[in-house]
Amino acid sequence: MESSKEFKALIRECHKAKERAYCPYSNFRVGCAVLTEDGTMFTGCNVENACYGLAMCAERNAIIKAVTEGHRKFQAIAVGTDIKDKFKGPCGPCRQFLVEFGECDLYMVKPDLTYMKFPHDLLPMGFGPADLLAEKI
Ligand SMILES: O=c1ccn([C@H]2C[C@H](O)[C@@H](CO)O2)c(=O)[nH]1
Repeated sequence: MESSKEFKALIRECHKAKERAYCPYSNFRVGCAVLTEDGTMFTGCNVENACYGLAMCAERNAIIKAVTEGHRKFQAIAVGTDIKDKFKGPCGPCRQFLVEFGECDLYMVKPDLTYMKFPHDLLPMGFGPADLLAEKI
């Protein structure tokens, strides 16, 4: 996967998406690129608002675009910030969003375009679709 043309494009597109972040309040740019099962790519950036609580993360914007266009299965997702080394990964709500669409490879992209793979257990003991199907009283 990591040596494929598609993967290289994923890293590049994630970086480019970060350039489009609208974050005048936090000045914290985030970009995301999602590679779907069939090789289609979607990107997202964070979009903030004067009403601060309305800020929407890059990851959720990218996933919402993919799902809206009919893609629910992902091969890989890349998330990039301007942090040099210590970006610990997506925020809680974005982890919940990612869990909804199943396991896929997640990469953190540094400003110099180097990347690292994220551990698979994004949301230990997380609530997911299966919980809604569990036997109830
Ligand atoms: O995983 C994350 C964490 C934060 N942000 C955005 C939200 C806000 O615009 C800014 C600062 O929290 O970064 C993301 O896009 N993704």
